[in-house]
Amino acid sequence: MSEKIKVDQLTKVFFKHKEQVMALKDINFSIEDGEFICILGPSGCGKTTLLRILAGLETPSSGHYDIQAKGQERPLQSMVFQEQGVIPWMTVEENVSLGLRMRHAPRKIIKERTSMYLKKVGLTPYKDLFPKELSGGMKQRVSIARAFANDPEILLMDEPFAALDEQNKFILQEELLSIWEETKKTVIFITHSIDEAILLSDRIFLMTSQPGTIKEEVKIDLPRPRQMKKVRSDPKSADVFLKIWNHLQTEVQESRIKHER
Ligand SMILES: Nc1ncnc2c1ncn2[C@@H]1O[C@H](COP(=O)(O)OP(=O)(O)OP(=O)(O)O)[C@@H](O)[C@H]1O
Repeated sequence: MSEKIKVDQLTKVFFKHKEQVMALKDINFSIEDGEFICILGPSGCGKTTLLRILAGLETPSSGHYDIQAKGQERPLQSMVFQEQGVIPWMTVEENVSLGLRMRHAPRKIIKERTSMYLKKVGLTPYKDLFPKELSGGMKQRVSIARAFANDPEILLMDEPFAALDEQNKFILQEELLSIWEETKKTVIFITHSIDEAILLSDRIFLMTSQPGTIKEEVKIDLPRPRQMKKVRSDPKSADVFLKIWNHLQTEVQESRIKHER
């Protein structure tokens, strides 16, 4: 495997009402091509800021990052958000093909790739509907299909399932895993759910409360392909769950103490 993302001494300081907020401090990591990484940490520790920097939406205050590109014609990254990722005046099909159309991909490729991903997420019968006619789960399927159809070098996902009910969440998590197994894209996925992180990840990056640093990387050695049922009943995952739970408890408490000072 080759290195896909390298982050070196990344720091981000925001200025808020003349005060400095250090959101990220000395972040360092390396991610291999095709790895699935989840980032877990207390609220406000800088997870979204880190993702926004990697998406090119925010500039680091110091340090740098590098994303290895394989082909010049592919976008560097696609992002999937928690909500509002779909464009209301476009049909499901137009939403999924948006990235490909914007970069003027050949018509045949647009057609093939769009219909392949519509099929993978079970949306072919709904391709002519508009987002307002879809459930929350269906909208997130549209966002995921669009991100993969776009064929980016890396995928950045910011709590994409946080607003869904449990049942829909489980179904979408397994659908995402199945598409990822086929495409082997490099994914960075932010979540607040320990179960979700254990199900999806090759490694989990645990962040500290503000300023956000990466305190530990936890390797998830469970066999793939994974299903929630099997993962939950594996004693190894119970141990990992407790370890991460304890980390988060400590960080949340520390964050409270810092804010009370
Ligand atoms: N544009 C901005 N201007 C000023 N401060 C900001 C800005 N964006 C983020 N911050 C601050 O940086 C810190 C990290 O925010 P960020 O949204 O990255 O955290 P997070 O870990 O994603 O939080 P959550 O889990 O609640 O979504 C917070 O203190 C936030 O208030």
